Amino acid sequence: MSETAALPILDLSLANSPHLKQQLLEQLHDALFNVGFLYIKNHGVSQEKIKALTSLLPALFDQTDEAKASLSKLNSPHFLGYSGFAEEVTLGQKDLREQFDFATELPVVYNPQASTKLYYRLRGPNQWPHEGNAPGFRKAFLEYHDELQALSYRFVHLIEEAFCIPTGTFDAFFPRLTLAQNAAPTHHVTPQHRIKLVKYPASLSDLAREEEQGVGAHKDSSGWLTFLYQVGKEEGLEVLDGSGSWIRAPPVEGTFVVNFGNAFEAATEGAVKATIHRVITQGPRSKPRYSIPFFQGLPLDLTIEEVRQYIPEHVRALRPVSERPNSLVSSFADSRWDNLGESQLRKWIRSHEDVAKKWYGDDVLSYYLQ
Ligand SMILES: O=C(O)CCC(=O)C(=O)O
Ligand SMILES: [Fe+2]
Repeated sequence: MSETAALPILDLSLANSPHLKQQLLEQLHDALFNVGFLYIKNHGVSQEKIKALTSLLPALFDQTDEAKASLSKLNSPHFLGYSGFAEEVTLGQKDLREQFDFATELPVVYNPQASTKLYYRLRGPNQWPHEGNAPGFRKAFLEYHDELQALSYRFVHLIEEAFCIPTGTFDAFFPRLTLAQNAAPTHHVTPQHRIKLVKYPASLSDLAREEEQGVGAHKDSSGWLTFLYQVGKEEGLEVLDGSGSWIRAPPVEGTFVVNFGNAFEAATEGAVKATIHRVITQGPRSKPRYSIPFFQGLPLDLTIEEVRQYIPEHVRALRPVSERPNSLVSSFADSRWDNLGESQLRKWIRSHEDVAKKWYGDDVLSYYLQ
């Protein structure tokens, strides 16, 4: 196991100083192209708003089984809601965690009469806990969402600068907010960001136990960038480095962990990696571990080829020689799933077959299980 020093911590406040900004952009360039995983501090997200949400997590997960079951993902064709302990599978093994999936609160856009694409059915409203069970949760969540959304857009602008492309180039992906003055107009439907609230259970035993899978090794597939908040001091997150060793990525106070999704890797032709990571269980006598990944959404109708057009050749050329011209193992390499909506729908159907069967039917299920 290598040491944590391998993962850089970038200070985003350097962006406010004309003298120091270049240093930040150089560090970001290195983190993007050589590491693929980083921490950010002085990120501008209000500590009170983080606390307001994280302090409610125990109450959210301590709701009765009945209350949690009433929020089950099975109620939602959008795959939003609660999944019980070990109900999700990664690499053919159960993940030892429970979770709530939330998203940007948006109305349904899918309309079978108007033959809207099936993947638009992923878009839809959240299942909110009963106010009496987690008082203040909805407000705290929405405020956290807005802060993270803003951080994610700010960070995308820094990536553009590190790529030496005009600020606002990627604003076309985020049409609700036009952030840069010269952002290109776009016809895309507003993306929906996803936020998972995750609990890995405590270990009550005094005995050391074998490492188990909190969540199995994976690349993030739900978005463009991921901003992960690790609550408290419990460890478990590990990152696979270029030489095949697992590096610890423990919580560092006041930071978010940032990594890049499959779509980012595919769009940059592997120049920026969707780094593989996992969470292992801790023990003995460990406390529960809570985490909150924010997955920055992209418009579902975009194809990877369209996204790639925003990435100049000088960026794509930074991919390792061993990986040229196109040896990427990615669902986007298959033309059936080369569009964000198709690949997202496939991912959700594969991880929650019961929800897919109920809302989409057997034919759709077997098509996406291929
Ligand atoms: O819980 C964590 O620290 C990471 C979770 C994660 O990687 C994910 O849900 O995609
Ligand atoms: Fe992840």
